[in-house]
Amino acid sequence: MAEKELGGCHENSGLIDKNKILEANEALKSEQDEVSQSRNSQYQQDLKSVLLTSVLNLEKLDVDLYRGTHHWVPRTQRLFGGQIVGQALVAAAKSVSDSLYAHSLHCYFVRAGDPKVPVLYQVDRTRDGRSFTVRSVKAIQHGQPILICQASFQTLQPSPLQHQFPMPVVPPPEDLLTVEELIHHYLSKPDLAEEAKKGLKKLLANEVPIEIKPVNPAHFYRLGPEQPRRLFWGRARGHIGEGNMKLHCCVAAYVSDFALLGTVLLPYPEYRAKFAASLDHSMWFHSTFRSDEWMLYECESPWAGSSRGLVQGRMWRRDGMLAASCSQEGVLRVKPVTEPSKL
Ligand SMILES: CC(C)(COP(=O)(O)OP(=O)(O)OC[C@H]1O[C@@H](n2cnc3c(N)ncnc32)[C@H](O)[C@@H]1OP(=O)(O)O)[C@@H](O)C(=O)NCCC(=O)NCCSC(=O)CCCC(=O)O
Repeated sequence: MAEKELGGCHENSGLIDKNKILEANEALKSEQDEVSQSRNSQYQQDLKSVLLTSVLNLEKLDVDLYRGTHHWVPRTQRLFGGQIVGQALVAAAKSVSDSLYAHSLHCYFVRAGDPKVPVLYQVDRTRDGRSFTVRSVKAIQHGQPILICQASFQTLQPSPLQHQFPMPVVPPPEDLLTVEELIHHYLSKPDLAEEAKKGLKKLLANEVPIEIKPVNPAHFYRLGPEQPRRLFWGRARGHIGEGNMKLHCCVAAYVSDFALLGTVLLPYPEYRAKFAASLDHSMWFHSTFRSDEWMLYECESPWAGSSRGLVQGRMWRRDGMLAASCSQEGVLRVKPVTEPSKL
């Protein structure tokens, strides 16, 4: 049965002028062709995703007890929330049968993760039902929980009820530049402030295991006051392959925390975060997908107040199917920006 689309509030809200974006990207593209070609050939002969071989490849210590290590640590020097959520889901998934699929998870980040030591994941088999199976996972460092997570799995079941919002209309990933290509472009600007240059070079040195193509770079880099909404194409770097749907959900959980909370700051270019951390993270998986293939990530923040911001995300397969949704609340304490960005 064909999926029914719910129209209305999410159809082209006028935030994205497709022609302008295409023009801007075309100009950047010609400057960056060489870099782009060498990168493309690098990705073509790629390599298993590091998410598969390392980040989400937990070591079993005992029954329902696993150890996870880190690959990429953000500048904040606290563990990346997406990594902890992704690893917690891997641990939960190891205790359920192959016939079950992850359909949702709900997490609280209760302490900052320490990048100097591994994380232990302790799984509690909360309930095995006929259709639904629930697991509780505690992520532990220094003897204390840093994350608590409930994950639920379901057998595949048919349903006459099927609908989804329509996917936003945006340029395809082939017409857009990667974050690294954009940074090279900004670095080539002669009037770029030394401080900004340093920051960009640090970003470039990061080995983030996901590839990102912002739909509108100005939104991505907060170059002006914007609606609290941004879109980017994302996929795991390297090859994961078909099959293991639970693993693709774990990778999507990893990706889902990337750049999500920053959406709250888009209307406020006059402020920058002096403290930002996600408080909780929930996710729902809707259809099968490949996390090593491009998916459109639509992030929006419907509310901010009381030093907190709420963000919601939708991940779209490029054929228009809604693959996953997520919600997160984060704490954001800001300070005024002294110098405007010269990107
Ligand atoms: C959320 C907290 C910090 C809450 O703990 P808490 O003890 O209640 O902490 P807190 O009082 O909020 O202090 C935190 C910080 O806020 C400051 N603060 C507190 N009150 C004020 C105020 N009135 N004015 C100005 N500043 C204030 C405090 O001094 C703390 O700052 P400090 O750590 O001392 O620099 C804690 O539970 C925690 O750390 N949880 C883990 C959060 C986490 O690690 N989440 C995952 C990582 S974040 C992420 O992955 C997003 C990535 C985004 C991306 O890269 O795209």
